[in-house]
Amino acid sequence: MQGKIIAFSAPSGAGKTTIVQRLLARIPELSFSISACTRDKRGRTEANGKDYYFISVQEFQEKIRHDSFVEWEEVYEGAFYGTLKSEVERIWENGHHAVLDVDVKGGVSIKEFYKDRALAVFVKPPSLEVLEQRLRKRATDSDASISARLYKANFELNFEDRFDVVITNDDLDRAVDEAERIVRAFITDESAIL
Ligand SMILES: Nc1ncnc2c1ncn2[C@@H]1O[C@H](COP(=O)(O)OP(=O)(O)OP(=O)(O)O)[C@@H](O)[C@H]1O
Ligand SMILES: Nc1nc2c(ncn2[C@@H]2O[C@H](COP(=O)(O)O)[C@@H](O)[C@H]2O)c(=O)[nH]1
Repeated sequence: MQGKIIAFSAPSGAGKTTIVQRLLARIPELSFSISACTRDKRGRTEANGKDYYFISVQEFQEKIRHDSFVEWEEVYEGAFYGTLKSEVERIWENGHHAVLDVDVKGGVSIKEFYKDRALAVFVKPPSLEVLEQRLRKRATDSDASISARLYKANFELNFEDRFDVVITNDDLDRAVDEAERIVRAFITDESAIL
């Protein structure tokens, strides 16, 4: 079996992490590709090597120099995130397909790098108003951070045409069902139904 790669991208707060976590529980052939990142770990809710590989900016720059990333971005000011080639290879060697949770530019880069071996999925919020409500309700970000995320979302929403599929995350159960159907078709090569 040839391993594939499925990248979920969205403006912050659209719900890609929620959808990815539910998909991982439904499709055992999928494994989450853990990114490297330079932001601080969030208290007790995150673990190194599970949510991210938390590394220093110096270590991150070293990996850039060694060409260790498929793609990387400074997603927020001073915070670098990147998909490690070694992580994707590890998942494929284990006979699984890699699932990524990356920002919108990252999703476009993954598609350009892996071409037909990749499926780039854009998760769209029903509206910017709903996006803001979700970010406020999630209560993980300051007002300044929410403003920055909404500002970025305005720009990112112009990129949906660069993706293979767009899923509107209105009703969560419906969106997860749609994602499951699309991903199962992709990994079993029934791409005609996409
Ligand atoms: N369809 C939905 N309806 C209502 N709330 C939702 C829905 N999908 C996700 N949420 C909630 O919206 C919030 C944002 O979701 P999530 O954290 O998955 O977004 P994200 O796109 O991964 O954001 P980030 O890029 O910041 O990690 C969470 O509190 C989540 O529970
Ligand atoms: N381009 C990439 N973006 C990534 C990667 N890993 C995560 N992300 C995106 O960063 C933001 C912020 O995430 P948070 O956990 O700090 O809230 C989010 O949109 C992720 O999708 C990556 O390897 N490359």
